[in-house]
Amino acid sequence: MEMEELCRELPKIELHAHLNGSVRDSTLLELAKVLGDQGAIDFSEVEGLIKRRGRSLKECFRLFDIYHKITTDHATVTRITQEVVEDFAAENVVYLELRTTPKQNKAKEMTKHSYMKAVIDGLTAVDSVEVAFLPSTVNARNLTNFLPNEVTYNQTHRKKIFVRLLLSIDRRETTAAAMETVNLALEMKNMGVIGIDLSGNPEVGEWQTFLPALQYAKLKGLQVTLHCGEVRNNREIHSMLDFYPQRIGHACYLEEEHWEKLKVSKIPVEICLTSNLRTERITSFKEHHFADLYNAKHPVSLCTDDVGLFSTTLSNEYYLAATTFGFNKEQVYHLSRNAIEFVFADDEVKRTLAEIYDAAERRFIL
Ligand SMILES: CNc1ncnc2c1ncn2[C@@H]1O[C@H](COP(=O)(O)O)[C@@H](O)[C@H]1O
Ligand SMILES: [Zn+2]
Repeated sequence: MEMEELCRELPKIELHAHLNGSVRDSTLLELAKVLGDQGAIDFSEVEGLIKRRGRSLKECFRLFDIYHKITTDHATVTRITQEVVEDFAAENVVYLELRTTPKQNKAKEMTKHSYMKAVIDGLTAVDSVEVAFLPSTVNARNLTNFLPNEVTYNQTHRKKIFVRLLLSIDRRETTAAAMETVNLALEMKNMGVIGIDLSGNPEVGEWQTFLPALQYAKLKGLQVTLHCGEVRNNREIHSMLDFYPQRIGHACYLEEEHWEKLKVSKIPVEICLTSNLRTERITSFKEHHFADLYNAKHPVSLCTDDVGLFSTTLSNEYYLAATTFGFNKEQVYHLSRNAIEFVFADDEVKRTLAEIYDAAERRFIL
């Protein structure tokens, strides 16, 4: 089996994917066309931005504001969630942690809660694969208030993907808004919400603003992952590592003292190769800090960040790593498998994932 095929066929675990960054371009364009015809947006301008390949970090956040105008109504949130899960499953992602920022929008009668209800509706709407998003301890029959009646968790022979949700705090938010998101996550623990992410434009907001909500999340048993070191900000990086989150994403601009601290802490790092290149955090894959972390046997996991925005796939990220760093099949298999240890789901899910990888081992590396 050639490396490219192996990377596609291999079971994979995705730990860092933003819902709105993972929307298919075709869906965005279709939705933008409808809004353009209604006169709500200038379609040709939006089309130009979506099709253009330049993506500095600043441009990404301008684009997200446009994406949110296009996607933020209940029916569309449901649709994009369904499509994103289907796309990941189609490339053999067997466990997906999908993160999204609960949004309120008075004009659309949307609250953070109803936004999340629309996301859950998207998970239950997936038909091409079986989506397992409830914690092992929860019986789907007890959730009839939330789930459509036709959802049953019977034994089927369809392909299966585990999905867990992380609620993102946007760095533009206030402490109160961040706290609201954490409370919503706690309320939705039985519905597949498993943790909290801190994301958004890294040039915006202060660590101290989010800290109370993040501390509260941790205290209440939610898992926390932080976008850390996407820009140079020594004080914030230091405070984030002191906070000791369960994982961090990116880690591009760490100073020597931070590397030492990180390596001692063994906090797993979500690595987003294409995202970091396209947003000009690095100038070539070869110089990416992934290599140093990997060689130091630090816990790492390859992730996509935003498959739509950066035109990538998780299979492609594995292929890039394999070809850039000269990995053989066994190394690629273990890189993927090792992510089991860093998933936020419970031990029963981890055991099932281990079985999936055991079954795949013969096929991929023998
Ligand atoms: C490129 N690197 C990045 N750095 C920081 N935050 C990012 C990001 N990529 C995405 N997001 C965060 O995810 C949101 C989109 O998905 P949701 O609306 O939540 O589903 C963006 O608005 C931003 O807050
Ligand atoms: Zn991210």
